[in-house]
Amino acid sequence: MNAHPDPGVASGPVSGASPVAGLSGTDGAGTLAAETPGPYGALPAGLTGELPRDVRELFSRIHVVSIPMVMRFRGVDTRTAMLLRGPAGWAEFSPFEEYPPPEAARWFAAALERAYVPGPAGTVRDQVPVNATVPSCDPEEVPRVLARFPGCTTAKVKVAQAGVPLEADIARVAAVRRELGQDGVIRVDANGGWSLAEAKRALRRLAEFGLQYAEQPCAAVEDLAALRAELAEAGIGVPIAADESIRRAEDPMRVARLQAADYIVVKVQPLGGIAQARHIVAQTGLPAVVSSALDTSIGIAAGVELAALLPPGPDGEPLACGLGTVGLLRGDVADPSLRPSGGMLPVTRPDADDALLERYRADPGTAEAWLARAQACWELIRRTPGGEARGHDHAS
Ligand SMILES: O=C(O)CCC(=O)c1ccccc1C(=O)O
Ligand SMILES: [Mg+2]
Repeated sequence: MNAHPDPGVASGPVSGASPVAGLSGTDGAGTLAAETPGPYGALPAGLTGELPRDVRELFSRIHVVSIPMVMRFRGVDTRTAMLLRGPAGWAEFSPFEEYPPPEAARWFAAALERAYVPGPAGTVRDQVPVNATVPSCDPEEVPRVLARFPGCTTAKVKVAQAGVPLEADIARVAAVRRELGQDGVIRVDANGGWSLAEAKRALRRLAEFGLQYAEQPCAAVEDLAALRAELAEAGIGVPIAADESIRRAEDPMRVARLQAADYIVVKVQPLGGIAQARHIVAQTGLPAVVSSALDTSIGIAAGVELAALLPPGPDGEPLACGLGTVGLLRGDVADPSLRPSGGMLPVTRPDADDALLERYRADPGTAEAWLARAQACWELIRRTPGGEARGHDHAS
């Protein structure tokens, strides 16, 4: 069966062209960027006037999939995602299970943009470099993990996971340095897991391996700023990148105002879409690394498009993106999958594959719950006037 095996998560009433009455398509991503974003980003141009109440009327196809993961990541071993088809193509809505509607609504806004805005348009490169992503694993597993990222010369290593001692993090980073050689580029990502004092101690040790940056070493923006100053003071050359302080913050501009980071990490879904992410990058003025939220190839493609629109890094070369993560999933919804080859990912707009949507189809209860979740997000977005300023938009 090609589509909609679950009657609760069925297609909208119209397939093919815009299912929304009065929806005349869009003028492309430029229009989105030009508008003042509302609390969930601007609605795609044309998605105004009579908006449907039922989320199912926005899309011609809606599918929910559950894909097992190769190894635990972020404490989960199954990734659930909703795939949506709109007039411009396939979109992904896959907020992490624990995110409530106000936060998940930004992810939904990103899916709306993707479903309604044709693209890619205006990209400055047709492929982007990606980093290998090394979960908080044993050092012996590092070669096997890196083998999933063929051609990648940059690796991002997860550190500071609860219950994992610093010595294990050091051993893992050492193993990555051995595998990549001296020309490889290494980043670490602590996901806010260190206190200020722990971060200073850990980075003093890890600096020995040569780090491009430490991503979100501490949770609080104030601690990132203090750490950055203290590391410089102590002559420890580890730049700081902000991730959660951008994507989960009410006010991502605080990172720039407090001079808390040298880089920002931007993700399409958590930030409410490509236009919204570009807006934040431009406002912070910091070099930006595009990363995934463990999306399927559909979401990854949006990340690649964002990365292909951004300026290069401090050395004039594009920064390696954390978009190689389809390899951490045991399956995918696109064929071929958007996995790095020669360390690169192409700018492309993949379609979801009917057989794969069927193979990974979530159980009916999960599909129902996700439809309700999408509906709750849509209700928040629908009821929010488009021009209202939001935290993301405050530059001063
Ligand atoms: O950046 C990467 O290499 C992969 C993506 C990644 O690490 C990630 C994936 C899902 C949720 C959070 C994060 C993170 O960067 O903290
Ligand atoms: Mg991170």
